[in-house]
Amino acid sequence: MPTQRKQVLVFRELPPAQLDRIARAHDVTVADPRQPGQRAAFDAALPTAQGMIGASFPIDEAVLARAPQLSVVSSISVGVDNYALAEMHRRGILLCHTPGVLTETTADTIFALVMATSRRLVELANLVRDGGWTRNIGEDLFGSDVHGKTIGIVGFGRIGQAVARRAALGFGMPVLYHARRPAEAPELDGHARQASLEQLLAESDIVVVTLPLSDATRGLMGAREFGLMKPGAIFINGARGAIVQEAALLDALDRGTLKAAGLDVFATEPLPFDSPLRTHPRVTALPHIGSATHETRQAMAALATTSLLQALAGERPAAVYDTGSASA
Ligand SMILES: NC(=O)c1ccc[n+]([C@@H]2O[C@H](COP(=O)([O-])OP(=O)(O)OC[C@H]3O[C@@H](n4cnc5c(N)ncnc54)[C@H](O)[C@@H]3O)[C@@H](O)[C@H]2O)c1
Ligand SMILES: O=C(O)[C@H](O)CO
Repeated sequence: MPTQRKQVLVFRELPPAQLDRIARAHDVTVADPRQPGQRAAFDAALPTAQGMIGASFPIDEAVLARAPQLSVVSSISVGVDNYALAEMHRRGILLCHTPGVLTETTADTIFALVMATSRRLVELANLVRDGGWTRNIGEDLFGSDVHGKTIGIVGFGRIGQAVARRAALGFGMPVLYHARRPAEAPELDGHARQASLEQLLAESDIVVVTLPLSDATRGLMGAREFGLMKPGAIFINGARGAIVQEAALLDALDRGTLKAAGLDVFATEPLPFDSPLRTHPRVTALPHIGSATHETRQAMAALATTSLLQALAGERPAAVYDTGSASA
């Protein structure tokens, strides 16, 4: 029996094939509140919305309060820090997300940052582009090896372990990881060792953050943590900007404690034009592209759409986030 048509608010652009799947079964409003001309339509759709799908906009308590009919929100992201989790749990609103389909792509991006910072790829490619390659480069422009270096991974879930596989199995790097419990990752046996955060920071040549943003991780990397890192170490953030105290990161770079930082994410996005991180000579900054390939963004949209349709049909979606847990 076909399900009754419901009201769906799409708050971020969806590929046409996914939008069609939703529109065949339900009444759809497309309104991205980040676009100035669409905010009013978004606000107008909230009172009747039964399902929502989108990303990159905070669905906070104020938004939820204006959506009394809402039963499911499907996020086109694995991170759920944009959602008022406790309020969704209280109201029994399902939260779906996109774990797994973006793991390998995001790990590729993070490993690209490891390579780019260690071997100074962006800086030296720009030197060539700017006509500065007029003689053989000297030691002042040498990078540092990646293979064989110790990598410390803070947060050892899907993406953290995918980074570890690249590092250990591809580049012969010993892996330290900080996690709340020992990882079940047989392919990394003999390659990866659990460590306290302090031990990991003190012993790693390259530190990579792959934690979710939560109350427990907000601002986790501050002056104390950067101060514990090896002089000349490299710091990579492929998770969420707010896990890092950016002033402390800049200070560690300027003092020379850190050799370089590779950042895909920032406390404020897009990165403000006047942020010192934008132009710092030893920062490689990317515009939050962890999962941004054609294949992966299609897969994320398809999974989020499937979950939304399953939830609206009264089925249990495959990728539901447990809003009752404090964090991932
Ligand atoms: N840069 C990007 O474009 C991009 C892409 C995908 C995901 N992300 C971010 O990466 C995060 C991780 O994604 P995932 O799929 O690997 O999630 P995941 O849930 O598989 O892994 C997160 C791990 O961190 C652990 N963790 C949580 N809080 C912790 C704490 N306080 N101390 C130690 N460990 C803790 C969890 O137990 C889990 O093992 C997402 O939440 C998202 O914010 C960023
Ligand atoms: O959490 C995620 O899925 C990525 O950051 C993309 O938004």
